[in-house]
Amino acid sequence: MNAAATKPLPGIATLKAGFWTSRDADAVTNFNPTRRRNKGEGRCLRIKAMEDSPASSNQAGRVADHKESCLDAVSVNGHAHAGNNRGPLSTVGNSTNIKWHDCSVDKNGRQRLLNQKGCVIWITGLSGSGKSTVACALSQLLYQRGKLSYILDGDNVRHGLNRDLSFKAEDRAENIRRVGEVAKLFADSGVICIACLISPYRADRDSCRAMLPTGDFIEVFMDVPLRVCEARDPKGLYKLARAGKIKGNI
Ligand SMILES: Nc1ncnc2c1ncn2[C@@H]1O[C@H](COP(=O)(O)OS(=O)(=O)O)[C@@H](OP(=O)(O)O)[C@H]1O
Ligand SMILES: Nc1ncnc2c1ncn2[C@@H]1O[C@H](COP(=O)(O)OP(=O)(O)O)[C@@H](O)[C@H]1O
Repeated sequence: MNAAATKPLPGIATLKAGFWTSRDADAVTNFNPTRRRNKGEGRCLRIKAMEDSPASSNQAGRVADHKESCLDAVSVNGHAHAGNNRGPLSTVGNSTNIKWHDCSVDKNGRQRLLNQKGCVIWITGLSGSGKSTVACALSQLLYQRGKLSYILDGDNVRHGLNRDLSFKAEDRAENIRRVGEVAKLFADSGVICIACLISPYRADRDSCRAMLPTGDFIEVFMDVPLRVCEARDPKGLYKLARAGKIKGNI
């Protein structure tokens, strides 16, 4: 780990954690931060701030009930970790009465820890143009250089998060919006996020660019002629399209 990574971040004191079971009559007094979790004890994590604890003290938080088979308590020093949760409630889309919560561990801290800059590399192009191949090659290269990246491949994301979306224009827009939002979170975490989607509409790609600080969204166009992609046709999609069995950009 690099030197910057070991520097304490503002507002962070030492955390203590320990395990105990509900068999302990008074789990809090039996709290032992150095004890290892015994075989068979659960993994339930309970973190409770002691509202009245002085900011500098490091005590186990009081656990309100002991129903869990295992409790792991962490003392949270006063308000040191509370972050900034002040400000008015907002309405965003259909979400009402929500509030942004900042944390003292921020993007800069995470970037220092990883010794890299979080960003989004967005690869666009026809099906078969080589987006996934380039994404993998780039990820491998970065890995060899000790840089952490993560690929959001359109094909893969449609296996889970976006499985409810089709290939009609509005679903494609939603597909790209969601991937753009996830990519933004990855970049914020300090990771180099490589998104590879057909993303045929400039407006959708521009919306994703607008989610990030200037320069943090790098667009790569796989400039491969249709005839080359069609000749490759590794999934047989062009054949299906020519036969009129699938519609839209592929
Ligand atoms: N009808 C139709 N049109 C286009 N693409 C189709 C279709 N049906 C399935 N596929 C496969 O879906 C893969 C992922 O597409 P994307 O999510 O990248 O498309 S988009 O950005 O929403 O336009 C895309 O992956 P790639 O071939 O890697 O580009 C296709 O294999
Ligand atoms: N630079 C390249 N030259 C020749 N073939 C390639 C190249 N890049 C990718 N391919 C091949 O083209 C096909 C499609 O590549 P792929 O990365 O899956 O494209 P996409 O993700 O854009 O659909 C694969 O069979 C792959 O091996």
